Amino acid sequence: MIVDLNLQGKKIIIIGGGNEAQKRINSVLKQECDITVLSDSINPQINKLVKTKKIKFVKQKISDTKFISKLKPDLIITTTNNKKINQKIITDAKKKKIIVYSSDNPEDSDFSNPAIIDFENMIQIAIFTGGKSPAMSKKLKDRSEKLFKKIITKEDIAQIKIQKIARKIAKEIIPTQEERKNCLRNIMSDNEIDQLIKDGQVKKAEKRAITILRNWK
Ligand SMILES: C[C@@]1(CC(=O)O)c2cc3[nH]c(cc4nc(cc5[nH]c(cc(n2)[C@H]1CCC(=O)O)[C@@](C)(CC(=O)O)[C@@H]5CCC(=O)O)C(CC(=O)O)=C4CCC(=O)O)c(CCC(=O)O)c3CC(=O)O
Ligand SMILES: NC(=O)C1=CN([C@@H]2O[C@H](COP(=O)(O)OP(=O)(O)OC[C@H]3O[C@@H](n4cnc5c(N)ncnc54)[C@H](O)[C@@H]3O)[C@@H](O)[C@H]2O)C=CC1
Repeated sequence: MIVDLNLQGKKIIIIGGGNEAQKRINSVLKQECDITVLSDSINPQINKLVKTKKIKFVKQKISDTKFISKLKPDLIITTTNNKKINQKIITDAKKKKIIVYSSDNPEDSDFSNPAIIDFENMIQIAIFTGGKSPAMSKKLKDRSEKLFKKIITKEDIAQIKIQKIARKIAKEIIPTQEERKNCLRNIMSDNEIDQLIKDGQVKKAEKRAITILRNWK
């Protein structure tokens, strides 16, 4: 089952400070969560995130799993190149019912990571091969990225921003889901809003959407 984890406000521990740690930090950093790296060393890019206070860092060589009871994380991501220590962390996290991921163990991890085509942090297209070939996921991403960037436009992203605002108001003022759906569709296919977005008049487009909402009967 492919899902998008909501990590808002969650406490995340990442063990290790190499390339894999960096990739996982970058994906969890997209949400506002509390990230602590435990590692005996970190690469310069991770160090930069520590210096700018985006993440915390405790210089520590992990040899047992005491940190789990001490820090009580919601999610543990282990990325060391030490299979034994990674396995120990997985086993203990599972006992404590904490979501766990290990870079070297897809079978025992609670989730896996796709190759991602991202549009301004607003739209994500994910490619998985169910763990069969990560290299092929990357290759297919590279091949299809240009194509998707042609299909999905700046205007689509602007429309998503308008829809986000509109559906929040719709939930407050339009009583039934069916009517909310109709109203949002109406905004999505409104020629005037389309034109305003194309002309870069996003604020005016937003106002027009709100007018449609307020007048919805
Ligand atoms: C199962 C999975 C679980 C997970 O870790 O999440 C997993 C596992 C492993 N990958 C390994 C190796 C490589 N991984 C990559 C690249 C990526 N790997 C990614 C995801 C996944 N990798 C998950 C399944 C995704 C799916 O279903 O397709 C991507 C898509 C996303 C990301 O990592 O964020 C990212 C491309 C991102 C991008 O660029 O967009 C390359 C290619 C390269 O680096 O050029 C290689 C070398 C070639 C090769 O092995 O194919 C090894 C070590 C194997 C060993 O020891 O030999 C393991 C562990 C194992 O298999 O035991
Ligand atoms: N899921 C995936 O897509 C991929 C997974 N891998 C797997 O991920 C592992 C890590 O890869 P990289 O980050 O490239 O390796 P790396 O060697 O660059 O980084 C390992 C990090 O773990 C730290 N570390 C090692 N033992 C530790 C301990 N006991 N306590 C605290 N920190 C410790 C090291 O200081 C280092 O920062 C690889 O061994 C491989 O099995 C590798 C490539 C892709």
